Amino acid sequence: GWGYGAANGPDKWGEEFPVANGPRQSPINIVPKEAQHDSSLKALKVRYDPSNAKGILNNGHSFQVDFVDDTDSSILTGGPVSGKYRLKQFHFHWGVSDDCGSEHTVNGVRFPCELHLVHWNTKYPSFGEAVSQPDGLAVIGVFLKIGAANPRLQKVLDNLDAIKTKGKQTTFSNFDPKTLLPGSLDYWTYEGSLTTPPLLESVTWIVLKEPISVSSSQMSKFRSLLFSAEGEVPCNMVNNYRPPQLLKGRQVRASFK
Ligand SMILES: Cc1cc(C(C)C)[n+](CCc2cnc[nH]2)c(C(C)C)c1
Ligand SMILES: [Zn+2]
Repeated sequence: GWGYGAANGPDKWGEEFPVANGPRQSPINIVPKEAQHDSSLKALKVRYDPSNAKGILNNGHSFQVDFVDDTDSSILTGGPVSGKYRLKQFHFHWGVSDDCGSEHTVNGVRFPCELHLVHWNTKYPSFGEAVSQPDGLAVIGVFLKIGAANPRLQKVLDNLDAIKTKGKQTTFSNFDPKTLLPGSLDYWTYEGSLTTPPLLESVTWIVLKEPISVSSSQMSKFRSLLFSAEGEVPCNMVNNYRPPQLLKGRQVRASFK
């Protein structure tokens, strides 16, 4: 199966998933000076219910925190989207060292980590239906920048020892992902895709301009996870990011001046 190694990584994905070379692939390099301020863009509105947090899972590509999504209690509205999008999960992408790891870049600058909060459009009956629709998903991307240790992020990292290998999961309850957002919700937005196979072109990307902090030692905690399952030759979970893809004429809009 696909992965992030030399033999099965991003340069090879197009062999099995031809949409890899499609017109609206993600991530991209964001050039702030070329992003047009759109005064019709609304403020992002997120309301999350901490009791919707369900579990934390090593899925063999990243780790994700899953949410109960059978009601409208954790939703994204406003911003560039119309309607309501329900929070499904959040996960991260990171590097082997602090100089790489994010999927989106800003003026070519890579951050050590990027958080993705995945939401699906409630006009569709389920996430599974929404994931293949052009307006099916909305993903909030948040950059992590090396600085002071982040105590809110630490609440997530404290659970990684229990999910070291692929397929392991544990309960994770009473967590408000809003605590992982920066003070400003200024964003860039563009039409894109999943950044892993099946690379479906169903994502409205909402990338926040302001990063949150992470310490170097917290980054080492991410890198203690394994891509491999228990009993397999251990393979460190690092560099689980796709590099920026061609813009192909797409416009990136800014919610701020
Ligand atoms: C069906 C499916 C959906 C997603 C995301 C959009 C949650 N993902 C994550 C893809 C993704 C990660 N970051 C942006 N897109 C996968 C991966 C785990 C195979 C499968
Ligand atoms: Zn992601």
